[in-house]
Amino acid sequence: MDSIVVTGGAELRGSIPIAGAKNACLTLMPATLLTEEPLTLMNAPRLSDITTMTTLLQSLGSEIQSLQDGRVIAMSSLGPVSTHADYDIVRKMRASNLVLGPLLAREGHAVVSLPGGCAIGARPMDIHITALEALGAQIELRDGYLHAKAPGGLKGARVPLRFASVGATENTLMAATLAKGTTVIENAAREPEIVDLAACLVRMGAHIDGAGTSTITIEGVDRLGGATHPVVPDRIELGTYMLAPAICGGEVECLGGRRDLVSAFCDKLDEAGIEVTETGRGLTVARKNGRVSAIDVRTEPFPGFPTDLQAQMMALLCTAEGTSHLEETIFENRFMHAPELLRMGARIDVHGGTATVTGVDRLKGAPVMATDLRASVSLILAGLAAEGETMVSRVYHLDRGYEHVEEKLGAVGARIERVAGR
Ligand SMILES: CC(=O)N[C@H]1[C@@H](OP(=O)(O)OP(=O)(O)OC[C@H]2O[C@@H](n3ccc(=O)[nH]c3=O)[C@H](O)[C@@H]2O)O[C@H](CO)[C@@H](O)[C@@H]1O
Ligand SMILES: C=C(OP(=O)(O)O)C(=O)O
Repeated sequence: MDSIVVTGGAELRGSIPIAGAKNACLTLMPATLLTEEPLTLMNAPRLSDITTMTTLLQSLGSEIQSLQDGRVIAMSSLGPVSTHADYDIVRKMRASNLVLGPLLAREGHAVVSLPGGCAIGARPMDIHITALEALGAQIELRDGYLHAKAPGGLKGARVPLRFASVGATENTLMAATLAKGTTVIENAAREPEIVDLAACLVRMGAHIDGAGTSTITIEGVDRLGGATHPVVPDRIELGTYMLAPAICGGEVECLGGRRDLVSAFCDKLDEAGIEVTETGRGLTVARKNGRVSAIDVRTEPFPGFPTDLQAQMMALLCTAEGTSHLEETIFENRFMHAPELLRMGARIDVHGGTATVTGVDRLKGAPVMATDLRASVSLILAGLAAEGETMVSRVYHLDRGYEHVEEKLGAVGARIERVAGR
């Protein structure tokens, strides 16, 4: 098991390229199940989660080639397509549940393991199930698997979601492209990953209107074709690297970064005293002057502040002037980085869904343990600002969502290395 060792104190200068979005790519890949023709994704990120999705799709009968060192994923699901998504693969990654909608739409039946919970909280699927049932599916839970069928095929319907779930919107959107008639998803999620999925489905021949708003209308078609689609930039990788110069000082340009992907986050950076400038190539970030100010943050569905940037923001606020409050409203157990940050000298009190962070002058390096993906990178960010050495162990979580983190941060002057087997 690898560790990342960070020696704090260096100012960061230079540029960091932003990869395609993990959370977009993981929903675009299952779209291959909707067509017999090739679907090619450009600008794919090179991550272990992408490997897991590749394994799952291969187990369902898709052919998948990783080209250009993983930057391009060429997929084909000519058939026969298996409709059984096994627990052994699904349990490794929540996004595996995104094969349910496409399999049901294509084959009229599917057996997909429930993902279960994960470190950050429960990952229920009741909203997915209610939405697919509205399209005519019959779904039962047996032996930990969702057994879904639509004997007469899926039929377009009005689908109100009780919460704007990203995964449920994605599953419903994919299923509805091949349903008979018109589907209207109400209270749909508005995340950029939904907009990207809809753009890809439209390239494949789907009729979709309103992606990016709370009401998405889909006219079902008889068949979808192939397409080549560039994956949207990763707004969470972007936000993470934007925080690096905010924490360490210096100036970093995030190449390919777009303000519209992270506007609520940029507003919070501005409030904390961090300047974000659009450059034409991306976003440049630097402190306006001196020490960062404390701010209050509440995670919300897009366009609000993303839950996936809460841990990294906490790392910044550990050395801000004053007391900040971070309220986590999406996942019930997403403060596991707090006890690790305490080991580095941070002052954090967690009560229920709120963390109160009182800034200290300087964090101190320490051995810490990564508990989940975004917690891992928050510890690296904290280590970059800390005095001395920080060793972050269990970085396999990190490799799910950040490609070559040590190379990207090393290129802008961070003292960071990967140590094998510690
Ligand atoms: C709204 C939100 O921030 N969603 C994030 C969530 O998407 P993901 O699709 O994993 O999660 P959802 O958006 O579905 O879930 C958000 C909330 O809804 C609840 N829920 C979800 C589905 C369901 O059927 N029943 C139910 O109760 C979940 O427990 C959670 O509290 O994690 C992804 C990976 O970190 C992020 O990219 C998404 O931005
Ligand atoms: C928690 C995340 O991913 P997943 O939903 O796949 O667990 C994430 O991207 O931060």
